[in-house]
Amino acid sequence: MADREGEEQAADDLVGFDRVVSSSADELERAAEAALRPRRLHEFVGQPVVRDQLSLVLRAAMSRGSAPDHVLLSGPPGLGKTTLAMIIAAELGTSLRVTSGPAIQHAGDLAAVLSSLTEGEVLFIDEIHRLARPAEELLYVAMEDFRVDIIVGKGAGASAIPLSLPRFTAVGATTRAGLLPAPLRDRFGFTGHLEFYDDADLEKVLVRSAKLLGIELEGAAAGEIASRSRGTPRIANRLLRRVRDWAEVLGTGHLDLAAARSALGVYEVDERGLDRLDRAVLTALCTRFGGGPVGLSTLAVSVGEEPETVETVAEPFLVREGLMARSPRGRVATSQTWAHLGLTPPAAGGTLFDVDS
Ligand SMILES: Nc1ncnc2c1ncn2[C@@H]1O[C@H](COP(=O)(O)OP(=O)(O)OP(=O)(O)O)[C@@H](O)[C@H]1O
Repeated sequence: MADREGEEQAADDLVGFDRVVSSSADELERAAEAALRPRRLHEFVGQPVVRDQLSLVLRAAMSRGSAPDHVLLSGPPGLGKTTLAMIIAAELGTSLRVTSGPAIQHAGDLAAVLSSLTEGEVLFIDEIHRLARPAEELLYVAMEDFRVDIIVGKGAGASAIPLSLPRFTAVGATTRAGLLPAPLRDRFGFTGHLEFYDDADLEKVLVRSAKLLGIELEGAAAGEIASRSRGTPRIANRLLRRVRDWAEVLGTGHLDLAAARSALGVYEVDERGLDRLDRAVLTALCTRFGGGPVGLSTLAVSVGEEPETVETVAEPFLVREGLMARSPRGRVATSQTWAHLGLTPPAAGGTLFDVDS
């Protein structure tokens, strides 16, 4: 648990690092995002499997006139979990109550939220994997029996007064479904896993966002932005806003391919969506360590970053893209790494470097 929180804290701290390709968002950015969120399921781009399954769950519940099963949404940040939770409430014609694992410090906080729900409401619990254990246990009972036990008194004289709850639908969101305890996972009748988006779907996200923002976006520019967005609508929308800034300040105001390329060049986002940190890590791996294997700490020091930063911010995307591999002896470059950097790999042979992790 401590490690898990440490990692997330490290990732949260990095919001201040101001990466235009970060998949997380701060409060200011979330406000900008609100205007771009699809409101109904038919507006939600991509994720056909989750969308179709969810549509079925909702339609069946509506035709029965009852609240649907609880829904768990998992997947990396920025892929649309919060958006889907809002859509679920909108499709059901009910209101959405929002909380999050870290916001609930004590079981009593959750009891207060639960006991104020009204019939049929949707309760969205973001980062549900970060709920404290007592709150988690309270949630099991609430989800299964629609009841909370209010503890009155302390010690031996304490007693539990059961309080029945209206039928509600819990929607949990997590970036780490694997860390959710099985008893909690099992209480969700439907689990949807969101995948990274392909470029064609990201283009659709961009075209939709441009329309909402009143931007004229050329098809080729949409394609260019999509291909640099790391499979993530949040990043696509952010890059669109940055390209618009560039076009308004330095360009003609028109968002064409040249404007997209120039703007993304200014923000140092390359054609595969790598930014300065990603490239610094890969360049160090190849030029200083002959392509590895090299330990995470050594690699991080060589680019002047904390190991957590490299591990949680740069590495997941680089590994997913096949631009870096993890081996028991450390991080290694792949043939794609050398090609992407335009470097020639050394002739086959051993490595000169020690590995520290
Ligand atoms: N399928 C989609 N179609 C259109 N826009 C989308 C889609 N998915 C996400 N977006 C846009 O991306 C932004 C981020 O989405 P959202 O906040 O739902 O992600 P999330 O998975 O909840 O992220 P986090 O885990 O960081 O909370 C939203 O502003 C939304 O407009």
